[in-house]
Amino acid sequence: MKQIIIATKNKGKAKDFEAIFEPLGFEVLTLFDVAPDMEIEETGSTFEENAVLKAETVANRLHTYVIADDSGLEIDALHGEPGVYSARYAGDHDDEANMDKALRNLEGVPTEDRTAHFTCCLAIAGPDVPTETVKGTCEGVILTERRGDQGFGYDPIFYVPEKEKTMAEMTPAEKGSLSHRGNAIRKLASDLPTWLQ
Ligand SMILES: O=c1nc[nH]c2c1ncn2[C@H]1C[C@H](O)[C@@H](COP(=O)(O)OP(=O)(O)OP(=O)(O)O)O1
Ligand SMILES: [Mg+2]
Repeated sequence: MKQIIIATKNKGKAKDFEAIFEPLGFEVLTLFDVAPDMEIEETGSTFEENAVLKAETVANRLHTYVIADDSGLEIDALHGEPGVYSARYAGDHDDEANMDKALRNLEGVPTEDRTAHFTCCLAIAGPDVPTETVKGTCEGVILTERRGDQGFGYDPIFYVPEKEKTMAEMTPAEKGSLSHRGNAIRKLASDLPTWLQ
């Protein structure tokens, strides 16, 4: 089976990638499989900078093609917060604390003003090729309480009006069909043959 390396330690993200890549015949490997000791500090100030940093750091170590994903939630009423700091908004990678902080900061904000979007920037790096990036987004509304138990991160409070579901109420395949990550992967797909040998 063809393999694809995602430079991530987020198991929820890895599941999102599997939902899209496995039907295409790829096995998804993560940092847990290929370089479990690696901890990459996200020093960039944009999704793009952090995605490039993660992809190039791992590609340079492994001498092979690698995809990295830097993503986050931007809430309009909070002027784009938590944005690039989504994973460290309240506690470091504490999804529950991060959602609680977003809900607290939105207390009293009416539904029509609770609009938000997810952004996913993917970077592909590899030997002898310039690093490429693509971006995907997904529009939604932040609920006042959690719904659903699938997915990861802010999924339980991110409601997608067209589906009348939060992302945590969708199967991985359904989420992939409309998510920021799915949209970014679909943009990337046209480049697959060139960087996948
Ligand atoms: O589909 C999503 N559904 C819900 N939440 C999401 C999603 N996509 C990103 N997010 C949130 C989770 C985390 O708070 C931050 C990503 O941070 P980000 O640094 O890109 O990922 P991470 O540190 O968890 O894993 P890693 O850097 O090893 O890939 O945005
Ligand atoms: Mg991270």
